[in-house]
Amino acid sequence: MNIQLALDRLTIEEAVSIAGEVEGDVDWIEVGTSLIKEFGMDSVKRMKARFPNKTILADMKTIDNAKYEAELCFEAGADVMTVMGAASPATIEACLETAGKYKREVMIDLLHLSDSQKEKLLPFETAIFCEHVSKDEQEMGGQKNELARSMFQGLRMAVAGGITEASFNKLQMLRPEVVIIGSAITKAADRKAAASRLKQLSKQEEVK
Ligand SMILES: O=C(CO)[C@H](O)[C@H](O)COP(=O)(O)O
Repeated sequence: MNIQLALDRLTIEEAVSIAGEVEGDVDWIEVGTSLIKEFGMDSVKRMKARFPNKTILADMKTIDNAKYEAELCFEAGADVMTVMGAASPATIEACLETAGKYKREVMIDLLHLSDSQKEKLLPFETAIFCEHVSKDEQEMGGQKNELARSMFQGLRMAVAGGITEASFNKLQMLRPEVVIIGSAITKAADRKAAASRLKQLSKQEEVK
């Protein structure tokens, strides 16, 4: 299981610095959508330059214009890009095809999809499927990701959205390949200690 550190609502310098504080305890580093929107591909380039051995995910949340956006982020050094599950099949296919050319990967964000919409994504089985509770649902609706089952179990899965040390264990029922954690590390009083505890939890789950 990989821990993905999600870096949002920060400057590039702050994001690089936080990633440096916890790099020993995280596996993947996400350049959050907010960084990409505010600073563009420079945020991805600088993260990859500083952490060349980490898997860098560009949280593009692509919904159209797939080939162009996929090339942008893979040329900038991203190892993984995200596409919205709500996008047309043509968009998702173009992301996967472009990722294949670059030998990189695609994560499909399942944000706010119905079960019937999710079902239509099952054939994209080379992608990583991310069960996600949005920032707005967290901040305005008090929700967080506490999912105990998913139709994507058995495929490559990620989980995201307000995950904390307290909710970590429940999500392990899904056997995710990637657990995405933002605020529980970036806003912790002691980030290194928080990341280290989360890493320990992920190791405990692996031996079960
Ligand atoms: O993709 C995101 C927001 O759309 C975040 O990166 C993701 O939700 C993880 O952050 P947090 O743990 O703070 O919810």
